[in-house]
Amino acid sequence: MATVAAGGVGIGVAKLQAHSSAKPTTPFLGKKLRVRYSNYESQARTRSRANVSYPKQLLVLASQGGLIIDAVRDLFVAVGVGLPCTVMECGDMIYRSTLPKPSGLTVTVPGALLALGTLSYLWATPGVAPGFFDMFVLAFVERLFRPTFRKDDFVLGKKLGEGAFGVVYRVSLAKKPSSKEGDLVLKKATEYGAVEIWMNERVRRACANSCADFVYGFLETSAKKGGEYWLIWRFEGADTLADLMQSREFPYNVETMILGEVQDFPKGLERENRIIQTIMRQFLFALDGLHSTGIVHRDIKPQNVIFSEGSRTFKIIDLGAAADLRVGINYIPKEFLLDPRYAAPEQYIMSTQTPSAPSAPVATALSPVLWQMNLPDRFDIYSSGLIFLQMAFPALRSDSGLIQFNRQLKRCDYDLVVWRKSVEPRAGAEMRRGFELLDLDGGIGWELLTSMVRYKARQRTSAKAALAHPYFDREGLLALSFMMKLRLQFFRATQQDYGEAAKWVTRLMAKSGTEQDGGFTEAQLQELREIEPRKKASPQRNALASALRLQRKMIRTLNESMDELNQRRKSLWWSKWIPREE
Ligand SMILES: Nc1ncnc2c1ncn2[C@@H]1O[C@H](COP(=O)(O)OP(=O)(O)OP(=O)(O)O)[C@@H](O)[C@H]1O
Repeated sequence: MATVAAGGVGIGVAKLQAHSSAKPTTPFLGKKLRVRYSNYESQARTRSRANVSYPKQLLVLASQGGLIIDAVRDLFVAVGVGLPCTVMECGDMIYRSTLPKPSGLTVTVPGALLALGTLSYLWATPGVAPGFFDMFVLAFVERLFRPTFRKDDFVLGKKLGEGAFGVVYRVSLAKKPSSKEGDLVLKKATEYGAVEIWMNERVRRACANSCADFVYGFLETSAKKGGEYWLIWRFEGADTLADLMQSREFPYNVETMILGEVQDFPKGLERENRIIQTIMRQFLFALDGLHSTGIVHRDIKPQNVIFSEGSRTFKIIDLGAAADLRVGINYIPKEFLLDPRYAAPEQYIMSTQTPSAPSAPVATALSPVLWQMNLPDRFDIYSSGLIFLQMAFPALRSDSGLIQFNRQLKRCDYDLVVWRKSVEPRAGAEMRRGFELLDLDGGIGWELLTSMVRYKARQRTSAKAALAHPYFDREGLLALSFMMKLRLQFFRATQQDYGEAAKWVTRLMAKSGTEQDGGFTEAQLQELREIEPRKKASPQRNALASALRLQRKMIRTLNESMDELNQRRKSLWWSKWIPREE
């Protein structure tokens, strides 16, 4: 082996010398590369002599000028035409082994960071990567295996409800006489049925326990009624949270349902607080499931929270107004879908600057950015905060009570603390009891409530953060561990209004500012504030403002009309997923 190697070196050097004397080597090639180059070159020459028969005239020309053959040779060598060394005996194995080896996968710090960043982006809420898997794998597999139904498979029972967009019946299966009568629920829905089928199927695959158990949905077309969507769920139970809250026994009536038996403890605030905590925990858990998969419900109210007798938990129903932010479905609903009693003050879940939903692939790719920019889930959090309030204050459980509260809160600029200051001094016994309940354990319930009902969506807590709030720790604030207290501090820090914090820093700067120590003095800050021009109300200004407002309104209306038109086109791609009755 050593002899062969030595021979190989000898041949290589000889070739190098011979070649370098005949033709100057390419300047940028290193010594080793030159050796290799020379070997390939000689092979190419041998090969061309042996296998390729050039026309005689060309060879004559080449030998005269020497240029064309050089060019042809260079071309051949440059593109590496020829058999690999493993086939041809090149005899330059030693030199090849001294060449830098082609590196495999090398992990570098920036590379690892980039990969980590990409993965985090793809998995960030609402989840581009899980969405891809859901749509192209799970949905497809589910379609192959799930049972399908037709209109004639159902026997209609009692009517459960009738909304603006559909009628709900209790039904049973015609072909299954053994099945319990009315173990299913059917909704015959109009235009929003398609959205509801999409959302329910998404939920069934992503977070089945969050919502009522969806069975099947299809489009039924008849000459008389035209298109009608049929949606089937399992019958979850007879009571919604609204029904349960109307009872004078609330929240004790729920305690029996959750635990299955009457408790032996004396009735009182502590016990009521525990029950409300459990309801809120179960409900926020369901809501978090929806939000984590990129669905915003937009119609959260006690009427749409049902008690599931099977699982003894609260679940969410009625996804007709929901938006799927992962693919941009139902991005802007018609405003009348929102229930004004529970709607957050912003009305829209996405910025009105971007009213149009991007096309599905773009919406999917941008979904983590759009989610973080708009935090659309906070719309549902506001409504959830109102449900929490209704559970604490019986006076707010009626429609008129809630409407009056909404007016008061609006007058207080949606600041619950200001509202409390205004109503508490003249509050009746029932209202004071509500405040007492929220003030238990050092006011931890009140703190959670105020972090949910806020004017600015960005300042509201998320469902996940709310679930991690110490309000849901059974032992209460006094028994909190060190880590829990730390978590509470962290929660408070994230809930701060940083606009206020900026003002506070400015004030601090003013206090510390002196001629010697630097910083701004109060007088300097005053000057800075006054640099901002004072706004004077004049007839011209007012006219200009009105004209601008009118212009903005016209642009918005135009945009929305365009959206309406586009929406029809865009809606086609996903409504094809909805089965039709043959
Ligand atoms: N899975 C279910 N199990 C038991 N009852 C249900 C189920 N789904 C719906 N219901 C009952 O049907 C009623 C109406 O349902 P839903 O809210 O979905 O219909 P809707 O037409 O959108 O009504 P609305 O417009 O009033 O919101 C509910 O209040 C509830 O009582």
